[in-house]
Amino acid sequence: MSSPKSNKPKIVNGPGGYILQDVPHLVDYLPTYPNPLQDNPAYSVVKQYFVDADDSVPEKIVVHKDGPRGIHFRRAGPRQKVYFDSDEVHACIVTCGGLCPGLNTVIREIVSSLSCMYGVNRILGIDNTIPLDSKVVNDIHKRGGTILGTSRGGHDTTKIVDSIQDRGINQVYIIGGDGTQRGASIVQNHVGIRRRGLKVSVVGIPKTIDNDIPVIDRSFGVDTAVEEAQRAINAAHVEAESNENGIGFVKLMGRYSGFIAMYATLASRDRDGLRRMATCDMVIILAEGAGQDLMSKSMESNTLKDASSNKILKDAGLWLSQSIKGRFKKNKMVMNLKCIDPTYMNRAVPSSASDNVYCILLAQSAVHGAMAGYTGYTSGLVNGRQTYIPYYRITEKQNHVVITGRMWARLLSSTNQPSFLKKQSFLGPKDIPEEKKETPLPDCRDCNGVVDIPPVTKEITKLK
Ligand SMILES: Nc1ncnc2c1ncn2[C@@H]1O[C@H](COP(=O)(O)OP(=O)(O)OP(=O)(O)O)[C@@H](O)[C@H]1O
Ligand SMILES: O=P(O)(O)OC[C@H]1O[C@](O)(CO)[C@@H](O)[C@@H]1O
Ligand SMILES: [Mg+2]
Repeated sequence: MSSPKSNKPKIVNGPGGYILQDVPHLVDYLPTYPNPLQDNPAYSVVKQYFVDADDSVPEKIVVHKDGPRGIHFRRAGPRQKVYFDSDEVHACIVTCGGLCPGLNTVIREIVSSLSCMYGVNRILGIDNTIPLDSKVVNDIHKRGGTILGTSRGGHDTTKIVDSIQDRGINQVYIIGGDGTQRGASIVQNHVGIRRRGLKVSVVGIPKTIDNDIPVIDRSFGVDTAVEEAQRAINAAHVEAESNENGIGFVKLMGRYSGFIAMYATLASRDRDGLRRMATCDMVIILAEGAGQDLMSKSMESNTLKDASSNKILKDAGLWLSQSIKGRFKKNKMVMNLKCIDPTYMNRAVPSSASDNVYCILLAQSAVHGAMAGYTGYTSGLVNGRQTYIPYYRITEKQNHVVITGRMWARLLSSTNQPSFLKKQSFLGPKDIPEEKKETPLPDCRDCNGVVDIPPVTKEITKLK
C-alpha cells in the first residue's frame, strides 16, 4: 500500500487476475466511530445495509471464460465505521462548468444525506457562499440551474487549498464535468491536501450533458438533455414533412462527444426511411463538434479557447445549412430548410425523474464515502452499481461516440443511413482499432443529394 502522502495509485492484486484500483483513504490510523446510520429507523430494517469493506465492482462485466477477473472499483455505500465525528464535519459544495439538469438535486441530496443521515450541521455552498441546511435546499431540485452558481475558468489551486484550510473545511464535494474532475484531482493530489497532510476528503460527482467522462455508465443530466433534444427533433420532423422538399435541421450540444445527437436520434426513430424517400423530406441531426476539420477549408480557422481552455467550436450548423442551400440553388431545386438549434434549452431544464433518482444515489454514495474516510474519488455508476473511482481513471481520457461501436451500428440500422467507414462488415473486434480512422468525406459537389459529415446523424432520404 502507498504511503498517505504519495501520489501513487493504490492498487491491490488478487487471485485470478483480480485488480482493485482503489481510492486513497484519509487516515488509516485515526480513530473510527460507529456509523450513526445503525440507529436510523429507515435503514435499520435493511439486511446487510452496510457495505463490506472487501466488496468491489468489475469494470468490465462481459468476460471471457478463461480471461482474468480484471479491474475493479471499490463498491460505494455506507460503512460500519466512519472516520468523522458528525460534530467535527465542516463540508462545502461547489458546482463548476456548464449547467446540467440535476445539479440542484445533487446539492439537495448531499445536504440531506449529511444532515439527516449523519447529523452534520455545518455545510457551506460555494461560490455563492451560503450556509446550507435541509430547509434552504428543500425544493431546489424542482428548478434547473444551480443555486450555487457556476463558472468556467482556471482557478488558483493553491488559493483554493488555502481557503479550505483557513475555513477548517474537511469534506469538499465538487460537482462538475471532466474539467472539474481534473481540477478536483489537482486540489486533492498535487498542490495541497495530500501534500499538506490535511484530514480533508475531496469527492467528485460527475455531471455533464456531454457524457464525455470515461469509466462510468453515464453522467447525470444526459437523460434529461436527450429527452429535451427529442422535442427539437420532433419539431424538425413536422417542419420537414409539411414542406416541399422539407429539411428539418437540428444542431445539438455535446462538445466533441456526440452522445446527445446519437441517443436522441436513436430514441426518436419514428420515421421510416422508405416512406421518406417517396415524400422527399429529410431530418438532419448534427452534433455540435462534427465536421470541425472540414470547415477549416471553407471557414476561417478558429483557435479560440474558453476560460477553461476548451476549444471554442466553429458553427458546423451554419456551414452545413449554407452548403445544402448552395447545392439546391445550383441545381435550381425547391427546398425548405428549417433550422432548429435548441442549444441551452437542453441543459437549463430541471432534471427528469430518472436523472433525479440517479442524482440522489450519486450524492448519497459520495457522502457515505467521505464519512468513511475515503478521498480522491469520483462517485460513479459502473455496470449499474455505485462505485468510488480514483481520479486518475476519470481524467485519463474523454469519452466520445465510437463509430465502430455497437450503439452506432444500432443507430445506422434504425435510420438507414450509410456508415462513414469504407469497410464495415465482417471484421472481428480485434481487427478494428478503437479510434478507427474515418473515411475522408466527399465534397458536397460529389455527394448525390446526401451530405455526410460524421458524427452527423440523419434519417436518410434521397432528395431527388
Ligand atoms: N485541465 C484542467 N486542470 C485543472 N483544472 C481544470 C482543468 N480543466 C478545467 N479545470 C477546472 O474545472 C472547471 C470547469 O471546467 P470546464 O469548464 O471544462 O467544465 P466541465 O467541468 O468539463 O463541465 P462541462 O464540460 O459539463 O461544462 C474550470 O473552471 C477549471 O477551474
Ligand atoms: O456556452 P458555454 O456555457 O461555455 O457552454 C457550451 C458547452 O457546454 C456544454 O453544454 C457542456 O459542456 C457543451 O455541450 C457546450 O459545448
Ligand atoms: Mg467538460
